[in-house]
Amino acid sequence: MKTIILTGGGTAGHVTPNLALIPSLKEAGYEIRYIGSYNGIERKLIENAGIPYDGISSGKLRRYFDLKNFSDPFRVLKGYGEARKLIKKYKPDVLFSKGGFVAVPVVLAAKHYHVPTIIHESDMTPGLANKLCIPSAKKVCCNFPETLKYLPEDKAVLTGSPIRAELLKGDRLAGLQYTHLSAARPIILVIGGSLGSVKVNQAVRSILPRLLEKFQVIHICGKGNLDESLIGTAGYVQYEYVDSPLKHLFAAADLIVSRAGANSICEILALRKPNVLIPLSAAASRGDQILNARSFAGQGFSEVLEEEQMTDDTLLNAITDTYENRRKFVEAMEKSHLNNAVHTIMELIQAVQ
Ligand SMILES: CC(=O)N[C@H]1[C@@H](OP(=O)(O)OP(=O)(O)OC[C@H]2O[C@@H](n3ccc(=O)[nH]c3=O)[C@H](O)[C@@H]2O)O[C@H](CO)[C@@H](O)[C@@H]1O
Repeated sequence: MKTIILTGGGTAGHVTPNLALIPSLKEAGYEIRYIGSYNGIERKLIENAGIPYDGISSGKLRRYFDLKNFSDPFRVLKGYGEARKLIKKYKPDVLFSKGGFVAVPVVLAAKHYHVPTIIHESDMTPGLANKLCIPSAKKVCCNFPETLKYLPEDKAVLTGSPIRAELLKGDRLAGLQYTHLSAARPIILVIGGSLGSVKVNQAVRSILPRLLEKFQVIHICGKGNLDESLIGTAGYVQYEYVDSPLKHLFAAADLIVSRAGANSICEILALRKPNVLIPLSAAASRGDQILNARSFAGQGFSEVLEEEQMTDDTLLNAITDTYENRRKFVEAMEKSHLNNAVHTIMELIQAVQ
């Protein structure tokens, strides 16, 4: 039996594409293991999926000053030692890395033992962690055609993003039952990325009374971001994070308001849901969500509201306009060509060994 180790973590965007590959890997007869950090979000998501999990020590590589910059190199070194032991013990035939900082020592350890590695970059430009991994990888998958020019020609493969097949099997009625919302009014699903977004949360809550005049709202607000004063508000429900029932919430949604994380927007496109994207600002990131969002707006899939332009009125207008013009957005999305990323990546995994 062949063994594959999956790695990636830090935010769910570095885990859900791995989850998307699991059913096909099982079908192809792989023994699957996962290496992530001791306590990152990946641990719970992977254990929930019933996959054996090993944690390693992990530190973040920051581009800005933080006292942790002095302790984290030691954590990363410790993680590298642990990753080497695990690779030696399990002797995988192949490693697939979805990136995030925890993945760097795992990819380097795999290289040490000559284990072929495939990495995947979801964003337009490679992140720091993936940049460090590219020299050790056999193949580098990407999600956007624009990314190819940043990658070594002999390694780059445009695959798209693996999307969990079950997300397309949601049921509107099950979503209404889960949220206790009614079929009488349209539903807006708000997702501030996998960690939630304080900015998006505040903006949505600030216009909530006006939104609720016409819509109902499902709000995924991120860990620690529930607003207790709003519990029991008619037509409004909030969750920190939703794992498997997410498919039903997607099915129940008439419109989605979301950050522009690469996986989230690919899922929204696959589901053909009218959407308003509020990309994470360039001040708070390397600006990839802005590029993601502009690419989607350019193709007619999304309405984009940049954070700097976001006020109560611009947000409310963006939501109501998009809802009124929803058919136009759905038609544009229906014309888009969807890659079957799971299939392409499975072929690479099998070819690289
Ligand atoms: C703040 C930050 O660093 N954001 C980055 C992070 O975002 P983030 O981790 O938010 O990533 P994405 O939006 O790409 O993916 C989030 C994933 O979590 C899932 N999900 C989310 C909420 C929930 O309740 N349940 C659930 O299952 C979504 O369905 C999706 O599969 O990684 C993305 C992919 O590299 C980048 O584009 C983002 O810029």
